Amino acid sequence: MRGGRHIAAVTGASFDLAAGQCLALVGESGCGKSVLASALLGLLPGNAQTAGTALLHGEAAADDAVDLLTASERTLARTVRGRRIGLVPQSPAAHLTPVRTVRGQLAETLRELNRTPRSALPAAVRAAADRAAFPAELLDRYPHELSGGLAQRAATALALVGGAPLLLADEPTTGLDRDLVDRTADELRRHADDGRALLMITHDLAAAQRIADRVAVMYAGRIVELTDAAGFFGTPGPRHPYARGLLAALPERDFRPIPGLPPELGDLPGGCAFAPRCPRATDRCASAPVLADGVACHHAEEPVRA
Ligand SMILES: Nc1ncnc2c1ncn2[C@@H]1O[C@H](COP(=O)(O)OP(=O)(O)OP(=O)(O)O)[C@@H](O)[C@H]1O
Ligand code: NI
Repeated sequence: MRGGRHIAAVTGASFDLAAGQCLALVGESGCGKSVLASALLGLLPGNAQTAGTALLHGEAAADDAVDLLTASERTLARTVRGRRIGLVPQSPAAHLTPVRTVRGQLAETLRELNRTPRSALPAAVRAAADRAAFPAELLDRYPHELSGGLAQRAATALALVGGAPLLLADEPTTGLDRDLVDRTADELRRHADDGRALLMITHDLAAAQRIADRVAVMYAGRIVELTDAAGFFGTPGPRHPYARGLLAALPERDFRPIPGLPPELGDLPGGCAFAPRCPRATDRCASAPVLADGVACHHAEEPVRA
């Protein structure tokens, strides 16, 4: 940033995601979810720095793995984006081509990724739109003529077209009514059930609960809990105090917000970033806990205070 300031948008994130699985990445606004997704697609701004590895394996041998963090722009553009990794972007309006109708964009994507023959295009376009509940009668609209929810559906339809082995869906249910949320989530789940992988970034814990196999909770740029969805949403529940707070804040649960605000990522405390808001914090939290056995907290195993 200007003045030599750094923002640690994502720190030490480590996870794997297998074919056939859905991992939900959840956390408050600004915690680094989209930056993580952008890093995997080589779409970070030019001033961003990355370290580490992000291996994308192919279906066959391990030797066709690509390190997404070091791959060339050429490789990413030609073989990764759209083909090996599909993206439902967080701001679909900004990603849709402004001068082409939804029909035109779907047709082009079908031709490019699936080699759909011209004669089969009209039906294929309608089928692709239908998968994301995009109304057939609005296919001739341009992106600026779409509401947020419709743009979202168009972007989801486009992302599903290629059947990419990994789908990154960044807030794919924003702006949709509850029944459409469920329908969209189920369609994304089907993508995973077809033997592909789905990384779903979402604020919507109900949608995550509906379709995720595993959950990763991010706080202030770090994954603080990574665990099976069934145990997370059911019994025994989350183990990290922040994750417990996220669930407790839901209207259908306690409806009790976590007090305080997340820290500035440009000015993170030395120890556990959640400590200032944490009911369990002690002196031990002055050192940053590492993710071990699925949770990054010095007090994860202690009984919860009422
Ligand atoms: N291009 C950028 N330049 C500077 N800071 C950025 C940039 N992009 C993201 N950030 C910062 O990185 C942090 C993480 O942002 P990110 O968009 O990943 O959050 P998020 O978890 O996706 O939140 P939301 O739920 O609001 O989409 C934020 O604090 C944001 O201000
Ligand atoms: Ni985001």
